[in-house]
Amino acid sequence: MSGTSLDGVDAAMVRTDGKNIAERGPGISIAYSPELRARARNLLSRASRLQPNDPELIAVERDITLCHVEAVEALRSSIGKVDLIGFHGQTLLHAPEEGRTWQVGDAALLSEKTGLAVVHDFRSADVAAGGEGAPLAPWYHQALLRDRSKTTAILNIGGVANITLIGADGSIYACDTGPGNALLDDWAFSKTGVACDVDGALAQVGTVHRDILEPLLADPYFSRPAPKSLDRLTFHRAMGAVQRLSPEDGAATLTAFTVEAIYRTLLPLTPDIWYVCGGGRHNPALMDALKRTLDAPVWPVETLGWNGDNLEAECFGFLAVRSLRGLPLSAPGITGAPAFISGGRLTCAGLAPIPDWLANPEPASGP
Ligand SMILES: Nc1ncnc2c1ncn2[C@@H]1O[C@H](COP(=O)(O)OP(=O)(O)OP(=O)(O)O)[C@@H](O)[C@H]1O
Ligand SMILES: CC(=O)N[C@H]1[C@@H]2OC[C@@H](O2)[C@@H](O)[C@@H]1O[C@H](C)C(=O)O
Repeated sequence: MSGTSLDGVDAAMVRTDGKNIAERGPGISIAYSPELRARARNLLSRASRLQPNDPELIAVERDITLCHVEAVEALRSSIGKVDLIGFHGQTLLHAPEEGRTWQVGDAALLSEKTGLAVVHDFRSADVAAGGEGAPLAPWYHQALLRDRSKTTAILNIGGVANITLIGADGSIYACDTGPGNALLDDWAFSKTGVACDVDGALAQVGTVHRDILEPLLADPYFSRPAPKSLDRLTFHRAMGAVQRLSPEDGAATLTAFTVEAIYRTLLPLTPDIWYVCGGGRHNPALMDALKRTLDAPVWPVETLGWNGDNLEAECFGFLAVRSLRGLPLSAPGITGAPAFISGGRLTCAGLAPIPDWLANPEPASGP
């Protein structure tokens, strides 16, 4: 998984039949070099105008894929046998309203270099069917969650932030809530040259400018009910809005933007408890503001015994198995797809074998 933060590749092991999680193993993160991050960020800014034969697009896709190869090989050396790779790729553009979602990554190259079968292109089928194409993690959250006595919110704060709400009755809702870390990262980088507001150091001493924040929160996105999803750049104009502020006040205002957008997300059920995953939970300014703002306890997902840095990578392993088994990847309440639909594509370059149990799966046991 390489998320919208563009910070690098997370790889993790999961042992699963696509319904139940038997084991979650170690994970590894390979940071993109500052140079590759800048090149990918640059492509993202011109994604809607990019031609498929753009030399820089081809070069960046290859370099990103090779980072994934490195992550898979490093992980494989610590866990041994691997059957299948779930490869999300790097989202360059997400415009479901135009029927488009675009994740770059060369699945054939990944398969060829690792000798493994690769499932990729997880979002296209959902978007083609009229869904949002995101978020897809709710299936994994639901499979992992043991305590069903409460209405539980799982909040991922990556580049974009997204929520999964699981009701005590088993109902499930999801959407992207608004910005996560991406605006804050871009702000910190432009003001300090450091890739993020490390430990919330800027935001913690800054002042929130409500006169700037309220107009940002007046965006119609926030009054739209779920399902709904975002592109990394949807709220990029916020960078212009905070431009005149000091680095600290800008960081405080953008941190508050992330938190208030989460607070204002229209939910059909009121969460009894919030669990946070994704890199944003490492930012104390963000976590403290969430605890002050939300009306229920807020904990990192580690409280549940989950690994908040590996969760998305594990999720795409889980979804890869679901894809091979023809199980749904999306649902009306999650992405707004008209029905439960599967997705993902299988690539086996060269001799990559598909293990028998995946090619001819036994019916999964359990719920
Ligand atoms: N110590 C820290 N202090 C502040 N921010 C941090 C810290 N550690 C991580 N982060 C933030 O977490 C981000 C990475 O989060 P994560 O890996 O969850 O994003 P992602 O997977 O790329 O995003 P998405 O979920 O949108 O796909 C970094 O870009 C940074 O903003
Ligand atoms: C199009 C796309 O890549 N969306 C990502 C992004 O990052 C967070 C949020 O926006 C979420 O909707 C999604 O990723 C997670 C893994 C998901 O699909 O659940």
